[in-house]
Amino acid sequence: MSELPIWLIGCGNMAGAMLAGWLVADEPTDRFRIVRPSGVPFGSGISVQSHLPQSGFGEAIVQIGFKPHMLADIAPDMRSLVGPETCIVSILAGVELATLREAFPDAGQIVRAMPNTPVALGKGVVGLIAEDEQGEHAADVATLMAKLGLAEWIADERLFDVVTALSGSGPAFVFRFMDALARGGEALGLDPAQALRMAVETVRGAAELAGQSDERPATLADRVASPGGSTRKGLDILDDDEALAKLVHATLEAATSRNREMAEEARR
Ligand SMILES: NC(=O)c1ccc[n+]([C@@H]2O[C@H](COP(=O)([O-])OP(=O)(O)OC[C@H]3O[C@@H](n4cnc5c(N)ncnc54)[C@H](O)[C@@H]3O)[C@@H](O)[C@H]2O)c1
Ligand code: PRO
Repeated sequence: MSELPIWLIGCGNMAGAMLAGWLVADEPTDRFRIVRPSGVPFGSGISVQSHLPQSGFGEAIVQIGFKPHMLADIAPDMRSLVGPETCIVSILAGVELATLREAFPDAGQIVRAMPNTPVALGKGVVGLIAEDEQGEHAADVATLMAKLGLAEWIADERLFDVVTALSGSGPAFVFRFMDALARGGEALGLDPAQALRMAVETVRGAAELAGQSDERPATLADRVASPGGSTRKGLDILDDDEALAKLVHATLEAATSRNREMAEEARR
């Protein structure tokens, strides 16, 4: 395992969740150097500075984690610090490898990583695509991301916006479903706090069961629905004219299309 230093240029919600996950996985704190304008400390042993360093990054993994539209402003200040031994990792939604290469022409390797917030617990999903998957530092990045949960190489960059919608945004969609489950129970008379507790644990248990099972979720759903019983009546509502499937498809389409717009905005 390489012990390359890891710079986090921009460390808000998402990069902060990744760093929390790496610390849970016992990565040494002295590997990490945060640059964020606020200079707000992260935790014991983690170096935080409010400005970019004076000298170059050298051989390091440099992860950029600011908002996609900031790339054009921030990259010029970083450019002289990035050399052929530097690996740039971008978690910016939408922003394509070609745009990143224009922003960092001297970088050795460029990798896009698309994490989600459960990485903070080591239970996230990280989509990956590299300029050169067999090239320098790609395996180091994959090893690092695998400490955060499921890390998957994506073969075609055109699908990266779909990955961003499915697993990057996915927790938000699942949280909405949890809320809806709880509010449904509440509307039918349950105590709100109790309904929320039970909804969250139901989703947690169902996710673990689905994760450990060889069966598809559709089969597991059928096992819950006893013939002639009450679950089928509920599933009939979700399945009527594929109501839930259509809603989720439209949700992913909308998120994917915004990722494509952000890619376009970053190209300008
Ligand atoms: N939130 C998510 O679930 C999620 C998931 C996957 C990818 N992303 C991507 O992560 C990125 C950050 O999203 P977020 O939700 O963490 O946003 P955020 O606003 O919480 O974090 C942005 C960070 O950028 C920093 N920043 C601003 N100006 C900077 C500068 N000049 N130099 C260095 N750092 C600067 C901010 O201080 C902050 O730490 C986005 O590009 C987004 O597409 C987010
Ligand atoms: N959060 C980012 C956004 O909302 C991308 C995936 C999750 O833009």
